[in-house]
Amino acid sequence: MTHVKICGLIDPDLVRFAAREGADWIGFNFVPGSPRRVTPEAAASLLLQVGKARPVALMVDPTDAEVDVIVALGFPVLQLHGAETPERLAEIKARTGREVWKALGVATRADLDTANTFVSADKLLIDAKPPKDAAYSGGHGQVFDWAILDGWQPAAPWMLAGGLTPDNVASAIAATGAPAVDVSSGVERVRGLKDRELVRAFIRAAKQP
Ligand SMILES: O=C(O)c1ccccc1N[C@@H]1O[C@H](COP(=O)(O)O)[C@@H](O)[C@H]1O
Repeated sequence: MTHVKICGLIDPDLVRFAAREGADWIGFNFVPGSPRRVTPEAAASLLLQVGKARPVALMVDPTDAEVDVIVALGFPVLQLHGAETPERLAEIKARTGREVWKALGVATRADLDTANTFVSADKLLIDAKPPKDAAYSGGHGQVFDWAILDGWQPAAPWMLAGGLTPDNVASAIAATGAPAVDVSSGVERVRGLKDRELVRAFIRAAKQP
């Protein structure tokens, strides 16, 4: 069954709801400028609501000091969604001992070759490239051409992101064979605010047999 991450929750009731509905991971966003950003203080209480889901800390080009604050909160997984290099990823992994995922925006096969240079990533999160004028690197609801994934041999376990919604996630899984999917804006009606019915519909559509 496909695994599901719901990313960018800011409300404790929604966190509890997503976990009860079967989300495997719940992402908390520490990215400056994002409408989904939470402070470490807010994250500490949100973390109490995750139930059996695994919490994931989404960061962009974090400093060591920023990483240390997040690790001290107890996050088992860090998602790097910036311009981190394979060397920086390996450094963060060694420094923290945590699971570290690398997110990459892709549009071509060459971008997938770049993704495969992150050999020490615990997961490759394959996303669309952000719009050119975007203030932050993800969460824009952009879909990329899934056909570029045909025949791709990922260097690590991977997951699909980028413009997924309750309406397209089943086709996305069928087209790409993605073992896991990630969504942020596709389960919002108002930017930055998750919608219960969309969260439920997304998880059900992704996990349907
Ligand atoms: O959601 C954000 O605000 C965000 C900000 C900066 C980097 C990544 C962000 N979100 C991640 O982007 C992808 C795709 O999101 P969407 O479903 O297309 O809206 C997903 O991995 C989010 O975790």
